[in-house]
Amino acid sequence: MEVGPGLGSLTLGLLEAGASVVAVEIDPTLARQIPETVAGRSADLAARLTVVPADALDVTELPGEPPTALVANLPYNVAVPVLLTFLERFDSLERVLVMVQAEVADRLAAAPGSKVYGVPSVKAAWYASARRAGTVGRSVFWPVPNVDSALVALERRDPPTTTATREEVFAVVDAAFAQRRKTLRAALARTAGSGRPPSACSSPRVSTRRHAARPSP
Ligand SMILES: C[S@@+](CC[C@H](N)C(=O)[O-])C[C@H]1O[C@@H](n2cnc3c(N)ncnc32)[C@H](O)[C@@H]1O
Repeated sequence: MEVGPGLGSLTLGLLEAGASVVAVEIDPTLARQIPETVAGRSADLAARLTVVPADALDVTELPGEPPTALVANLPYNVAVPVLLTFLERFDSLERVLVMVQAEVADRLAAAPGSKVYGVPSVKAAWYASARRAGTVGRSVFWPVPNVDSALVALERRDPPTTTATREEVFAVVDAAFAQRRKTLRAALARTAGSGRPPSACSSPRVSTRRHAARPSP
């Protein structure tokens, strides 16, 4: 599957390589145009293309067989949410190769300890192993953008074994990285308590005694 086929340059490449493609395009004019563009090349290619005119973030099901690969020049402003949403919603997706802004590629592929390790790195790692798969200089685009681009390749793996749900883990990840200059303990104080030893007032032994001494209502 592809997100954001636009005028269809990547779509044509995928079809010509033999793939069946479901392409999700938010722009209704582009979504209408692309089947015609492909049909103008060949009826065989057009027969293997399905265009879904929709915002990718709203797509919960796709026509045809469950998708096994996501290949896209992702819209840069929503690249991370689209990637994570698709990995979550379509567990048939085994492989991903996407072009994103170079800094985003670095974050997605960052390992713990790296300066750019952050929420996208941890969340992507929940689903898949990610690596930078190439750099695309800005001069290959027209008009020339003011950002560099890069390819990220992801390969799905089993999620970590934990008694917590994915939603619970992601909530901790969001809280942990919400305030960059805080220690992990301080950042998680609101969700998980301060981590300080309990004070005398809140220790169960003391509170039980106080409770026992109080008359019942
Ligand atoms: C970076 S362009 C890629 C165009 C084409 N794939 C290419 O490589 O030349 C991004 C495309 O994504 C589409 N797009 C942007 N936001 C989208 C969204 N939320 N869901 C689906 N398509 C989106 C845009 O309309 C545009 O066609």
